[in-house]
Amino acid sequence: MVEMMKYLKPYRKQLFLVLLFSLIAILFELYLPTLMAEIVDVGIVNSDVSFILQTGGWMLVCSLVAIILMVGVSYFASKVSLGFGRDMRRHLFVHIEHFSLEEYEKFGSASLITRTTNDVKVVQDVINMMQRMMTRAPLMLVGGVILAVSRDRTLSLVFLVALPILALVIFIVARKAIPLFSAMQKKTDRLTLILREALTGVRVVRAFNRVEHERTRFNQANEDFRDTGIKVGKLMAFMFPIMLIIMNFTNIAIVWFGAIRIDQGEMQVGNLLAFIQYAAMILMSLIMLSMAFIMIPRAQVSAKRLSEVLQAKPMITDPVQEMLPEHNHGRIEFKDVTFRYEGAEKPVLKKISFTAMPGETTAIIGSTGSGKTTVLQLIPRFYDVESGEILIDGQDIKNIKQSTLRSKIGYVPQKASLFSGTIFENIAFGKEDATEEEIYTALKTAQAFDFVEKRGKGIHSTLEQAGVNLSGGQKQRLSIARSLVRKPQIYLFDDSFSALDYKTDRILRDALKSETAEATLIIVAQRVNTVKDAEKIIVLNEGEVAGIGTHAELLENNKIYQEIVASQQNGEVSA
Ligand SMILES: Nc1ncnc2c1ncn2[C@@H]1O[C@H](COP(=O)(O)OP(=O)(O)OP(=O)(O)O)[C@@H](O)[C@H]1O
Repeated sequence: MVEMMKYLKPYRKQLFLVLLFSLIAILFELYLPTLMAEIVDVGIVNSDVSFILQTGGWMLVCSLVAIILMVGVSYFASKVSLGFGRDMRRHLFVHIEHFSLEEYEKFGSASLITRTTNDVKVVQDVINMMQRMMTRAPLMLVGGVILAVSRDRTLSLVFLVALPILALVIFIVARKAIPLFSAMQKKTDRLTLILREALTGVRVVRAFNRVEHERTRFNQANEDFRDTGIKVGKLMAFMFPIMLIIMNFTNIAIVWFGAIRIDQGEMQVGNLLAFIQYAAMILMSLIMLSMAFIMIPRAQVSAKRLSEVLQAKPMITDPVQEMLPEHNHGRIEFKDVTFRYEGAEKPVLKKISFTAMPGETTAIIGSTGSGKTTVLQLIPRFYDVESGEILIDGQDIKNIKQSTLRSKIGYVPQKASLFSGTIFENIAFGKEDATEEEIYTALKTAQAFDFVEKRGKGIHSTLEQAGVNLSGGQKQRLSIARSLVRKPQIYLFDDSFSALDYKTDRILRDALKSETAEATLIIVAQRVNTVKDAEKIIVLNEGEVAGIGTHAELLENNKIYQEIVASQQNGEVSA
């Protein structure tokens, strides 16, 4: 939580005003019982109506000033806490954007969403409450104690019994509540995760008639969350009556012993009334502090979750001194590259070496799970190699800034990922200042022009969230157009033609050839038809290179390639 305080720095002015207003308001509030005591002990005892009216008037003024100041406190406290929430969400978002895929996978997107929304809200609410209570309560406590003791030292001994009991109750409740708050945040994560999976996988859930199953899974998580919430609620429900009982017994004791002292002539009635009010203030301030002490651990759990994200250092960083390649052709070389995913026992790629030349198509083929996607993902440094090197035009990619490196690459992922907005905006994602002309050229090469034109507003038609109003093949073609528009030196196609029919696949690859004549193309594919015209085909098998050559060469001397061809041989593939 202390770490969160540094994010309050921009709000120093408002925080000072909260403190100042609280202090002045408390002074006025603390003065009220004294005025009331005077009304009783002086005004009523002497039947002095004008004194009563005058002092009553002052009481009214004091109350009004205190109210106005407290409104000011609420206003500035809200400004600070809401501002903190906004800043924190922004910090998190910017920081998360710099994460490498390993950090994303470590936290999980559901948890990152909960942290950026729910956890920030918890801390934000506590900051709001702390400003109102944590400034008000200690001032009220100290002021109340000083004034109560100055009214009657002997009667103040009552507090020596009441306060330790109150402290004990707060301690017991806090000890039980803190682990529950921590559990609640974890359960919020789980709820978000299940909800996200059920919503994004809605088609699969329906197709497999698993609606009931998903409902049960969600209900369990939901009920689990509710049960923990009820446990917290029970604790709170237990705490408040106990506190009220302690308050009331304290009042009874004060009235009891106060009456005895009045009887003995050691105290005046007005003094006792003022004392009762100061006692109420002391106990109220303690309750406020206890609330804060119970809420703070909850916020601490959330604050810890936020710091975990903020302190997570991206594994992939830019070099201190960028070293650019001497040439700018886009030649890619893998030298003995070994790679293993975080926490995995075995490496998924073992001593991979190959070169992809500019002006050529290098295809990677292999069974599922052989590591094809992983090879592609190493080139834009989504992950870093464990050993070996990846060179672009002779320069290790670790020596090139990530932004420079990625600006050379047009990446088309396995699963087309589009954004809500127009088709134009989606394609221009690849090149911010793309003209309509460039967009049309890219769409034509990607064989997407016809279906885009058929949509009501052409390139200005809107795509729904993640492109749900498109077919798989249409999404793939837009995704290809997005990479084409930036005219990069290197194209990485990760099984990007899999959703296309053979004819479109063929036409698209022909169009690509003339459009990307100078570029380095690396194509991952499952179909032999897609790769057979490539200048170089790399056969991957269980993370190792099982052969490199042209279609004809491999067909002649590579057993694994022969098996792949044989498994797909139904008249479509020919040597
Ligand atoms: N993010 C990840 N974390 C841990 N292991 C992973 C991750 N992604 C892939 N793997 C593992 O690495 C291996 C290679 O996966 P990869 O996706 O590169 O294979 P692929 O050849 O592209 O498969 P496919 O043709 O099915 O797409 C697989 O065994 C997979 O389980």
